[in-house]
Amino acid sequence: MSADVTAASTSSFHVFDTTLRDGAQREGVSFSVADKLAVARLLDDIGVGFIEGGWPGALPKDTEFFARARTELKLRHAQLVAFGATRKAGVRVEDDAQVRALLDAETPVVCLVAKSHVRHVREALRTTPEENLAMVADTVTFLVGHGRRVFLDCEHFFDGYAADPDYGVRVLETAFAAGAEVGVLCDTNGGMLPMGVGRVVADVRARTTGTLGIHCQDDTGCAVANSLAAVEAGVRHVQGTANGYGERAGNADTFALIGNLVTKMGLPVVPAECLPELQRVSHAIAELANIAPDEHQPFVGASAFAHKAGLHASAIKVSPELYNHLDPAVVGNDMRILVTEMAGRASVELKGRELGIELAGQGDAVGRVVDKVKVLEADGWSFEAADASFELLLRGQLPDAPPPLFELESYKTSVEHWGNGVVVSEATVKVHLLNEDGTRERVISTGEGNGPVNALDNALRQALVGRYPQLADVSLADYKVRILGWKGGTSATTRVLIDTTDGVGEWTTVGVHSNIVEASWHALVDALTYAVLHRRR
Ligand SMILES: CC(=O)SCCNC(=O)CCNC(=O)[C@H](O)C(C)(C)COP(=O)(O)OP(=O)(O)OC[C@H]1O[C@@H](n2cnc3c(N)ncnc32)[C@H](O)[C@@H]1OP(=O)(O)O
Ligand SMILES: CC(=O)C(=O)O
Repeated sequence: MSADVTAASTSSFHVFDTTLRDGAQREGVSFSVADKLAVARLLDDIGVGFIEGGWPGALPKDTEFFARARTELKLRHAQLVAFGATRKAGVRVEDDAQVRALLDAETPVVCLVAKSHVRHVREALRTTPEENLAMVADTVTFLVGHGRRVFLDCEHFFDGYAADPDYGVRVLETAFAAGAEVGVLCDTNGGMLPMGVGRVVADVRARTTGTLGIHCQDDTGCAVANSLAAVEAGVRHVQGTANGYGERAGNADTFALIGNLVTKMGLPVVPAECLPELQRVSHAIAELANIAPDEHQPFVGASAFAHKAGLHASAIKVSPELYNHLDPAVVGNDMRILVTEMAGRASVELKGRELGIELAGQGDAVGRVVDKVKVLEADGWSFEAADASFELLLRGQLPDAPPPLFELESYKTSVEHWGNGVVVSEATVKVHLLNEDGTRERVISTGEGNGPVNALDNALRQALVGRYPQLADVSLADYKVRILGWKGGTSATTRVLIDTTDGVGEWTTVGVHSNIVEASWHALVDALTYAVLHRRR
């Protein structure tokens, strides 16, 4: 890392988040005003310095957002930023309605987008390079004159610099002379690589006097790397979006930027107490954007510190740092050990520790679990997403293995399609419960449901709830089916995953069989057994 980088202090370094403006440009994302307020609060929790809220005057929703933000948003760390373009060509700045709307947003900061590529000036703006400079100067002067801090996003800066480096520098110098605080070099088409970004930033730094920033789109998959290269070369303002949401392939991911800047480059760009908020905020914003969180997202993904290979686990047993680039707790994440066909003894021992099961002196049992998992996974079972089934399998190999809840005599399900289009399912289960005096009680129970599995679940729960009253609070939360290896026709192996909840916690169980009802039965029995086991403990 260069001396320049280490010299940067938190206060002189900006992390600028544009989820609510550029992030909202992602296909499929449409934040309501209430969503935008919630996202802003979440971004404030991670300590970013600036939150770009949208383009007032262009989108009615954004105009309303800024109006409501004045009374409803109390930010602890961030300053709110309104985004907009420089005045139109040939229009007086004070007569430009969109520039006026930027003032009406009443934010302390305005981020203006300006053309910095001569070809764009001539072909997209259809004006002259000199008029574009006047548009920059007038708009910055006007907003600064009205007490706003102004940042200037120089659109297509890198492509423009390749074509005509002097013009890009003139745009920056014009903005700085008019009072802009930061000139942001934008890789708008996202086609740059880190080496090129580093070279251009270093060159521009040598030719300009003001503070430089970076805004990278992710079209080469290098947005974060490009941003870090720019920091290394001397920018002091970095723009990103939550989870990398943005136009086309997206933007630099704010969470990866913060994670890298703080933990790899030694720049305390957010308050220390905010760093462990990264994972929570990432997932909460994904919810608001209605996008499933990316499990493999660096730093914050659920799998970012999940270890599957047995060799990794054996080293982690000695010291977690041996296979983690960072202590996951630093960014609010957790390490997880996955027990699969790739597991070894160490994987099972670590998983046992994670589940609170003492395995000291249980070498044989651990070995049996490793062998059993390998055999079962070869038949289509998968325990990496079904911790509760794995726990039952593990406990089943220990000397104090919990007894089964019941012995199955039989179960039967039916599906009836009535002539009027109504489809009803019914299930009957016959089970034997063991009494404390060693005698057995035979219970027969029938349940109805909207499908055979639902009916079976109701019948089994009803058969057991007298003996295990805790099952009254337990319900099925999710049900997933995956067909494995079609063998032709409808003959295939079915894997069922069931998520169950008791209103406090949630656990996942698995069942595999060529018959979907039997696969579901295995997962259901594990789900209820796990509930009873944990309530008892
Ligand atoms: C790189 C980026 O992502 S920048 C952010 C882009 N975000 C968006 O475009 C989302 C919001 N946009 C909108 O709601 C609309 O496009 C508006 C309201 C801004 C403009 O709508 P319209 O007036 O119908 O114009 P339209 O979208 O067709 O074209 C954009 C106009 O802005 C002009 N323009 C583009 N960039 C700039 C600039 N930096 N400074 C001044 N004017 C600009 C164009 O020349 C064009 O002008 P024209 O209408 O005289 O041809
Ligand atoms: C400003 C912006 O979003 C860009 O140039 O990509």
